[in-house]
Amino acid sequence: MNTQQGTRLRFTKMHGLGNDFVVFDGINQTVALTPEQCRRIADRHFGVGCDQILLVEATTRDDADFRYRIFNADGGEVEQCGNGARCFVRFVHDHGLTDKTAIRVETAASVIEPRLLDNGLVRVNMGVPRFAPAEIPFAAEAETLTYPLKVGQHVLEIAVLSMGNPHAVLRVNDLDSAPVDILGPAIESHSRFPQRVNAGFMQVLTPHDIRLRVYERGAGETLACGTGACAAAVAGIRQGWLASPVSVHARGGNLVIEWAGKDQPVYMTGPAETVFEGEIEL
Ligand SMILES: N[C@@H](CCC[C@H](N)C(=O)O)C(=O)O
Repeated sequence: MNTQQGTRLRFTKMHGLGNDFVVFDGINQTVALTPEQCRRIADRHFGVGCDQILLVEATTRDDADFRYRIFNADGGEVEQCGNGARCFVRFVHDHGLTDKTAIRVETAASVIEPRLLDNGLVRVNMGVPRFAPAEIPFAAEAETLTYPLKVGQHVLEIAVLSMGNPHAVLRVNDLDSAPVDILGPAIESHSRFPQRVNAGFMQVLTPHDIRLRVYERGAGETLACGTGACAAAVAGIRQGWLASPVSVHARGGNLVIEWAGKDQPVYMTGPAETVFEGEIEL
């Protein structure tokens, strides 16, 4: 990747439920970021500060309108981002890159379909969840509903799935006392997840309501995680604890997740907000 030291780039600061993003228009300006530059932009003291950087690009696919790339705060490029998908559609619409309200977006994982609703929220077809261990990827001999995962002295019963990116979901009785800051990093970097994993902790309130905290791969605990919300709802529905639609209460706010079951796509509905515009010198 070319570095762009000394160049100034326009950006937009956005968030979805407090999961925050620095978004670059890579169509009207040349953006080629190194992992080190991503880390500096994401730094909350020396940069703009964000959980992820989103890069809007043209697509070469006939079946998509745009491509978007996602970089975690640690500089690693990843496949999917739910809150980012909602901010993405708000960005391309507000910046006049399209007048469509329903668009198809190529990500590193798949083509997703965000749609701006009349009430200001965004609904996204996030695609079909995958459960085969090799597709996550996760080291297991066969596919099962949950897996015992040894973490230190504990054996945790986790569900694992891919929403384009990898997720482990653990049910807890009380989210406030769950040791997310200890178990989160241990699960994220567990040797059975060769590409690391996003670790979700869910407390079931009713069959249609959960509380969720997610320790994100490459970003630490965020105020909300869109793909994490999809993964938790799907894991809960598969295990018979939840029924669609599921309201997911994260620290930063609420998302609604719908899933009709096996081989069906997951739909996520929630807000996307612009905070400010700026320029950064790399
Ligand atoms: N915040 C995101 C997920 C971003 C990527 C994730 N940290 C990963 O490494 O897969 C979301 O809203 O889904």
